[in-house]
Amino acid sequence: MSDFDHAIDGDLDPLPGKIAVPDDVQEAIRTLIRWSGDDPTREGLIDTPQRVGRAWKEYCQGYEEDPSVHLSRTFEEVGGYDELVLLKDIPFQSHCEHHMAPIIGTASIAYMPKERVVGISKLARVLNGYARRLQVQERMTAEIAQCIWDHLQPSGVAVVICASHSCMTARGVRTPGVRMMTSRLLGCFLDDDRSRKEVLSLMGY
Ligand SMILES: Nc1nc2c(ncn2[C@@H]2O[C@H](COP(=O)(O)OP(=O)(O)OP(=O)(O)O)[C@@H](O)[C@H]2O)c(=O)[nH]1
Ligand SMILES: [Zn+2]
Repeated sequence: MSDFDHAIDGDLDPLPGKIAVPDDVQEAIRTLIRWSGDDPTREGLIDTPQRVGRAWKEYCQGYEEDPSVHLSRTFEEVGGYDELVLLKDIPFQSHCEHHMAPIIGTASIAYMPKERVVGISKLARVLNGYARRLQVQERMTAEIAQCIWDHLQPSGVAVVICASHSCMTARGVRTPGVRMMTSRLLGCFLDDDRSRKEVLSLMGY
């Protein structure tokens, strides 16, 4: 039996250390290849359904986690710090829920702590937890802000995301270079002009 026969049967063992992709997922990808105009039985495409299946598990890793777990460990030693904390221009990748096409951009995330201060990498982990799902940018922006608001109970949260949507640049209206900006401001960043101006200016807006 050739590799291809195995692949079609769906019982080709995954490479060591790689997750198995279920038969129905592989078959769906073969159908998509056929629909796109190519032949899923040609040599170069035989392993593609497994690769694509694994790639999508990786793009959508966020479904396997609750992003708020990253905010559970706070630092006592910096308790009492109540000035602005900003993580600026964090790169991320997501996929739009309309076309499953890449969304590539950066997020700036700020909060004004009251008592709870977290390791700064955790803000990027929260971002990734929501980005690695099928998303719309507005919802992702709001989810990140709400997660920080609920779990750190700060005086304010500000999230600004700037991203390019491949469904607009590589297909459809085809407007390369265009970026979408979204923001969610909560607490003092929403209510207080001076705090809002400070955070947006530090973010570079
Ligand atoms: N608001 C918002 N829209 C998005 C996002 N990602 C993709 N879209 C849009 O979702 C819309 C889906 O529109 P439809 O008319 O249902 O789909 P379509 O025919 O493929 O639309 P076109 O992209 O205009 O060709 C498009 O306007 C996309 O630009 C996002 O994160 N937020
Ligand atoms: Zn899209």
